[in-house]
Amino acid sequence: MSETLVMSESLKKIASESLQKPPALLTGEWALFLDIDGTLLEHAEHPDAVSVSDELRSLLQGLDRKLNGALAFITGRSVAAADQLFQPLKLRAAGLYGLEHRLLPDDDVEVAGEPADIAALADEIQAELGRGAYIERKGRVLAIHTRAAPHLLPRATQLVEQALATLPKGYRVVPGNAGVELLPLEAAKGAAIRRFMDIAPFVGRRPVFLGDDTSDENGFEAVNDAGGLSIRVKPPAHTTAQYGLAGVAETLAWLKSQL
Ligand SMILES: O=P(O)(O)OC[C@H]1O[C@H](O[C@H]2O[C@H](CO)[C@@H](O)[C@H](O)[C@H]2O)[C@H](O)[C@@H](O)[C@@H]1O
Ligand SMILES: [Mg+2]
Repeated sequence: MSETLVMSESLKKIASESLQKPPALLTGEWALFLDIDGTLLEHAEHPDAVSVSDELRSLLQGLDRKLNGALAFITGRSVAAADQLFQPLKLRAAGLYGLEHRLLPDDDVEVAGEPADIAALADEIQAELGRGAYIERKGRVLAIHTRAAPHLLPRATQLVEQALATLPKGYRVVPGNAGVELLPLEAAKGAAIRRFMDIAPFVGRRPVFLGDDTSDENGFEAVNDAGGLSIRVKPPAHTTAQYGLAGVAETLAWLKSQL
C-alpha cells in the first residue's frame, strides 16, 4: 500500500472517530425525527426478524409526550410495516422514504399499489438471484436484500442499475444496508422532514434527525440547512452528520437521557 493511501486511510478514520456525541438537549424547542432499522433496532437477518421491546415502545411514547407530538419516524419501511412492528404504538411517520406521510398518529395512510413494470422487475430479479436474495416489494419501492448471501450484492446492484434504462424516468438506485433499493426520485428523507417541519406541532422548532445509512444523508442535509442537529449512528468515514453515536445501544441510551 502506498504511503499516501495509508495516510488517507488513517485520516478518514480520524474524521469518523472525531465525530462528537450529541449534546443533551431535547426541550420543547426541538422536533425529533427517527430512522428505524440500524438506529432504533439492531439489524437482523431478515426484515421480518426484528422485534420491538416494550421498553423501546415506552421510550418513544415518553419522548413523543415530552415533545408534544413533535416526533416522527422517517423510514424506508412502509408506514403499515412500522405500525406492525411498534403496535399498539402509532406515531407520526413518513414511510417509503417519504412517499407515504402520516401527519397525525391516527390518520389512515393510502397504500399505493405495485406498478406492473416494478412487479415484472421484481420477478425477474428474484428469478435471476434465486432464494439467497429476498426481494421486499413495497409498491413503487423495491428492496433487494442480500444479507443472507453477500456475494449476490454486486449482481443485485447491477440488475437494478440496468433496469433504470428501461423503466420510466424518475427512479434511482440507493445502497441499502446489506442490499440495494430502487426508489422514485421524489422519495427522499430530507423532503419528508421538511414536510413535517411546515406543520404543527413541528413548525417553529429545530429538527433533530438520527439515522444510520446512505439514504439518511439527505435527511442530515435538510436538518443542517434548517439549523438543526444531525446524528449518524455508526458513522462511516464520510458523513454530513454533525454528531455520531456508536450503535443502537448508545442511541437508545442517548434517547433515554432526553426523557
Ligand atoms: O430507513 P430505515 O428505517 O432504516 O429502513 C431501511 C430499510 O430497513 C429494512 O432493511 C434493513 O433492515 C433489515 C432488518 O434488520 C435487514 O434484514 C436488511 O438487511 C436491512 O437492509 C427494511 O426491510 C427496508 O424496507 C427498509 O428500507
Ligand atoms: Mg436505517
